Amino acid sequence: MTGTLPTGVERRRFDSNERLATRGQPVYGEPTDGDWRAWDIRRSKLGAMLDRGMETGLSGDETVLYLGAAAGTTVSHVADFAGPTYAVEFAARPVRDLLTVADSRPNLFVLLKDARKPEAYAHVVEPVDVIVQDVATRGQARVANENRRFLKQNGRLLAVVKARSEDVTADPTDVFETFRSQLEGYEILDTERLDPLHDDHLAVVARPTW
Ligand SMILES: C[S@@+](CC[C@H](N)C(=O)[O-])C[C@H]1O[C@@H](n2cnc3c(N)ncnc32)[C@H](O)[C@@H]1O
Repeated sequence: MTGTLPTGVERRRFDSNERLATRGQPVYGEPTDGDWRAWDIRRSKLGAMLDRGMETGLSGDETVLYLGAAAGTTVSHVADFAGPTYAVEFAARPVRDLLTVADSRPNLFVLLKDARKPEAYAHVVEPVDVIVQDVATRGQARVANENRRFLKQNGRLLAVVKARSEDVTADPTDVFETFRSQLEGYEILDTERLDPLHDDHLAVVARPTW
């Protein structure tokens, strides 16, 4: 399947290599060319999904709820092409860097919150077109289920499931099957393993069923 890149994401040449890129202030030492900054798909699972041509449903300008923003490697690129972008991260240390990333991105709103407790940010987050989830923690299906409330009817969940975060000893295939069975109120549209760029990670595209 060949997915379309959202407006604001392009394949461009950096040092004679073609790479995904967005326009914005550099964040993690990535190569730049004028306003454009390379999107390192080895450091970004959403980048890997787009690079592989997964049909994410992203077209650009969407309102996004990003769960597990860390220091902003991926969410910085999302905020470069999307509309209002709410970045949820519960660890205080990366949030300090994330706030710096948001300085040059007025559409990026940083929330130092626990994605398992969406009621703590429900008063701030408006209905969104897309949830991007990369929490790498136990209970990844529960996080997706709890945050479904924010998705518009035609919205998309773009989740990356890290097998080892659920159970280091289990076969990743079993962990992914359990994730699918625990997902509630979603129809899964596509899944793809992200190996070898991201070992034992499953990318999931789903839409809410109401
Ligand atoms: C794999 S890292 C995310 C990397 C990031 N998505 C990127 O590509 O730039 C997972 C992050 O999720 C955060 N996290 C884990 N559980 C969380 C929770 N319940 N609420 C909010 N953040 C959480 C971790 O602190 C960590 O920063």
